[in-house]
Amino acid sequence: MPAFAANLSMLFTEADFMDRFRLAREAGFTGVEYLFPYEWPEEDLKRELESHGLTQVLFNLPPGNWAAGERGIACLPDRVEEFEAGVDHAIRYARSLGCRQVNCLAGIRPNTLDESVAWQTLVDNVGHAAVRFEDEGMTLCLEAINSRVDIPGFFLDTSARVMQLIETVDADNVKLQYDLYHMQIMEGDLIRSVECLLPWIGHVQFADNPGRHEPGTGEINFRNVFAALDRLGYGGWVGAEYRPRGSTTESLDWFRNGA
Ligand SMILES: O=C(O)[C@H](O)C(=O)CO
Ligand SMILES: [Mg+2]
Repeated sequence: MPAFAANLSMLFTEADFMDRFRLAREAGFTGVEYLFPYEWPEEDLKRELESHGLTQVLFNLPPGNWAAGERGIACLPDRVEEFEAGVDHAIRYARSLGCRQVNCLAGIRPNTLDESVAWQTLVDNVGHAAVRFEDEGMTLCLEAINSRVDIPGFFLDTSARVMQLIETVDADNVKLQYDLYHMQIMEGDLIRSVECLLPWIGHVQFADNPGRHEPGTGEINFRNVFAALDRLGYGGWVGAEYRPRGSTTESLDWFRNGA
């Protein structure tokens, strides 16, 4: 089985955020990821990671005004300064937490923004972040997110689009974040896609579809998909990024018994 990380923004939400690290460790996870670390002091997060022997696997760059519905600012030309400041902020957290990968959310393109301007802004911002991350020995991930259900208008909504960006930026430390849930909605053909894209995949996440719940609640054959990741020699982390249908503990059969 691959190395699984618990996504603490979605799992163990029965408990306060700081208690979720311990719960993840007690459930058997050795890595954690979550949306953003920025509202907590670095020392507090570091203490939880260290005292429970957990690896901080991933978090996202600052996304703009999340509460107001923003989902990243990397494609927005009037937010470049904020994007660059966010890269610096993320690097400070990643250093303290020993986190080697940070995900960049491309954002939602407003209808009034020309597609080619959004694209060039994204290329320039990702290029800038790649250089800054390279100095730190870190990887920048780019996630394709479905625009059919979860984030209508999300600018990077297919693996092909992310691959086009990776080719354009042409930096070794820029990778595809392949979320099986989003890609099942947009593309399907998961195992063949993972096989083709493997050299560029920096991180994998999952949830079943429909519903974005745990394996076994929808249409994805996780036993076969996880076996394929092993067979193909995927050496990265796999983030459990689903909303448990009941309690988190009840949702973990796939982890205890194999998907
Ligand atoms: O929702 C997801 O799949 C993401 O991984 C994320 O971090 C923000 O939307
Ligand atoms: Mg995801």
